[in-house]
Amino acid sequence: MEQFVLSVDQGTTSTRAVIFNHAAESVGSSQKEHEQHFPQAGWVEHDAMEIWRNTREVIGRALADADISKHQLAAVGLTNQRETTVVWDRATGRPVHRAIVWQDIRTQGICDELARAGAAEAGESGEAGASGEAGAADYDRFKDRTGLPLTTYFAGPKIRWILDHVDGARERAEAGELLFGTMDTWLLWNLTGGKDTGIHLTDVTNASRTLLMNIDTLDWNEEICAEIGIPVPMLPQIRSSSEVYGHGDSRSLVMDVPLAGILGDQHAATFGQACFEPGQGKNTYGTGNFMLMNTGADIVRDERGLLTTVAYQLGGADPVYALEGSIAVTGSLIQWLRDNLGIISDAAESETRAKRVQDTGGCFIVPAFSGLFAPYWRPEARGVFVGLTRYVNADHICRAALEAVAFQSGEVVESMNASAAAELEELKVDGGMVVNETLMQLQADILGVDVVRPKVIETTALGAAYAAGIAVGFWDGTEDVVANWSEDRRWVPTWDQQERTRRMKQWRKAVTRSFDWIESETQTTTSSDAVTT
Ligand SMILES: Nc1ncnc2c1ncn2[C@@H]1O[C@H](COP(=O)(O)OP(=O)(O)O)[C@@H](O)[C@H]1O
Ligand SMILES: O=P(O)(O)OC[C@H](O)CO
Repeated sequence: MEQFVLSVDQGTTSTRAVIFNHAAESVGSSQKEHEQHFPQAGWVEHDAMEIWRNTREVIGRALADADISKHQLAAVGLTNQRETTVVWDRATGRPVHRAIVWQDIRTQGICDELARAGAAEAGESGEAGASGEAGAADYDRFKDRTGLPLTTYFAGPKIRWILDHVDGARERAEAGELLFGTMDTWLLWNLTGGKDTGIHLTDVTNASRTLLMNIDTLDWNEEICAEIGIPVPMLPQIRSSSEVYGHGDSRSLVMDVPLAGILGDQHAATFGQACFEPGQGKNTYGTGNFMLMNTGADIVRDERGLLTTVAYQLGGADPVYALEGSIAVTGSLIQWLRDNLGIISDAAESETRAKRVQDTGGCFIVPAFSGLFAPYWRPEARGVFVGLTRYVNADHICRAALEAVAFQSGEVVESMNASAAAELEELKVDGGMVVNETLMQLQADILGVDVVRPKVIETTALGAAYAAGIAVGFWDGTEDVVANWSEDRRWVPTWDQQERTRRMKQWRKAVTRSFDWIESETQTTTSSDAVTT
């Protein structure tokens, strides 16, 4: 009987199940969107129970679509939106609060307070460079240990917020009654019948996005947990990205099938794109854009606004590291044009409209809806339209939105090239937006390197399938991933260097107009402030 691997890709806007055969071809799939809750400006929540129900539903539909039974599944892989935080009751399996999504900025106050405490502590101990001045704040206080700046993006401050705001939660977490997980942990716990089996695990890639894990030892850092106020008993065990974690339980639709691969979605895409050599990287265009570049066994510390993260770890092998440039708003800008402005009726119309005009009519959009992520990390920035005149119409705005996506990634690539040993020679792309050919051409023009789209653009689902399939011997190893990868389309730059420099300069000028919109109580000392504008 032919065997397959099922991959569940739990993303920011939807959950997909995809079934792959041994040649890494998709033979069946299903996708379902979940509701986005925006209870206040800057807050974004998901209903974790809805996501669990959707997961079961898409698994059932994907099996039907592929016309196979669960007995033909060699393994299941999980991949997920990262950082999104769920806290639930170990006994009932019910979340104590809606999941707080990675884009949510409600924890800015917690981050400011921790940053001020860090600066004060460093001042008292006379640390070199520490000012100890009233109002000073150190947003890099955990960076050496975790690879991450202190921002609202990561899970640690989100856990703290839930423990501070849900009645009795802190006491219950300290007593071991509440569990924390990102979506991988939540789904694994449900798929394996966690209430009975107690399977409460995550993988190194997801753990590396919590602000709580030592980037070098891959263990929870108890000192940081104490500083942020997170009881260690609520944290999952950290495992590799490719090993058998447990088996599907009777209610999971994958009963007895091994759950054998977990990777955060951006890490899964890096794996699925076969970026196994240092210097190889990919850029995923989804709700946000996320570029990862493999740095091999080296933990590269960056001063240009990039994050240090674990790319993947296969079983007992050494971890492979990466540098990451995370951009919060790209595909969600297109959704905003559709849902909030109503100037397009679907995402594809952004391209139809953008193609009707030669340029943006001098208009720029800087979509700093959650502040700015890489390479700026400016929480106080907010979105702006600049360069508006009476001439600018909806077509120009659509073009400016696509340019904003490409310029933001252009800045991340500049930081990558300056930070890592290797200069990017071409950019592998994937994600929901890469069907937009106008965007892909703009990206090649802005970067000055070829942009390459693979035949399978479901690289996120594929990467997690590979991690699971390798763990159970369905695939031999990364050499299979390399052999199965093939190019679909390539976009070649058409602008000369002078044009690129001119346009990038204009973009940076537009970006500066978004700065300092929200009055900050504190003076920031994040090293990425060093990025020139
Ligand atoms: N033709 C298109 N042009 C521009 N953006 C698009 C197009 N098709 C989809 N998108 C955008 O891609 C995003 C969906 O990509 P996807 O990879 O599914 O996201 P995620 O995994 O973050 O949920 C949406 O934000 C949508 O606006
Ligand atoms: O679900 P996506 O594709 O929007 O990815 C979200 C990222 O993992 C957030 O860090």
